[in-house]
Amino acid sequence: MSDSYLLIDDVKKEFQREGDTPLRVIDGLTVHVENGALLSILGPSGCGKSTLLNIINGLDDVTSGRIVINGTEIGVKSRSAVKIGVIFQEPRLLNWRTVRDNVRLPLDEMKIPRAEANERVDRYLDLVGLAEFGDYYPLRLSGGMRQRVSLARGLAIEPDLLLADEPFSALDEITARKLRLELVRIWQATGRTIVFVTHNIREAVFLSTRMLVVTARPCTTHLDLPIDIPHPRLPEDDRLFEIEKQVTRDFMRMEEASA
Ligand SMILES: Nc1ncnc2c1ncn2[C@@H]1O[C@H](COP(=O)(O)OP(=O)(O)OP(=O)(O)O)[C@@H](O)[C@H]1O
Repeated sequence: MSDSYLLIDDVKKEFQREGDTPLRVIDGLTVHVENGALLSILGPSGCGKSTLLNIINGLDDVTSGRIVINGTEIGVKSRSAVKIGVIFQEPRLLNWRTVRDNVRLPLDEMKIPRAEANERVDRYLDLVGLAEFGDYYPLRLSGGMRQRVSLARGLAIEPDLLLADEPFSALDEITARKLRLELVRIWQATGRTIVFVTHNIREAVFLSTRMLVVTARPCTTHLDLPIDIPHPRLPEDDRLFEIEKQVTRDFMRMEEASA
């Protein structure tokens, strides 16, 4: 049993390549994530962030090391031991099902009794501000609304951990800004632990209680920075801007050094 809610313990990941040496993507990454944290992960393109999320999600195994969530070691074979909600860059909704049915789908797969599932669907649609849109089909919603449905679907399973893989990067800045504020409100209301991958330094600084900047492949920790400014935060807070400047400078230096 570990003290961390999510423990990434000396994780190495290599992909086999035919007729070549294995491609090392993650190299001895260790991170202790506390319960209720909103951890953002930032790193150069192709450094292994999605690979790490897949491993945490139990879709792929580590080459060595381990992932432990709330005391349970995770791998492809022990995937069902924890509940993980995921939101992706695109909402991945079924366009021929209503919003309500999309959110209920994973609950049906989990064999949650119908009455409880319906209650949860309504509760989480309400939480993301879509109480009146349950009967809509996804194609009648805006991009931001579809992403809210995807967030409700991720939350409705009442996950042990919520993983977000650049969920707002395809949205216009005003919509993304509203959704960031909503994510923080929902995170505070639910107390879930969130791991949020992004390319956007300002977004990471605004959202997170802690920022992990990782190196170019093979990915390992470059900077592990707590952001102690209490939530809810104002996007224009000068203290956030100062952190953003610092991290941007540091990130550029890291990129130059590895070029
Ligand atoms: N299943 C796989 N088999 C072989 N190589 C893979 C596989 N999945 C990922 N890779 C390689 O691992 C490296 C890291 O990929 P990954 O998608 O994790 O990066 P990323 O940091 O999420 O990238 P981006 O920021 O551009 O989305 C890449 O070189 C990629 O080609």
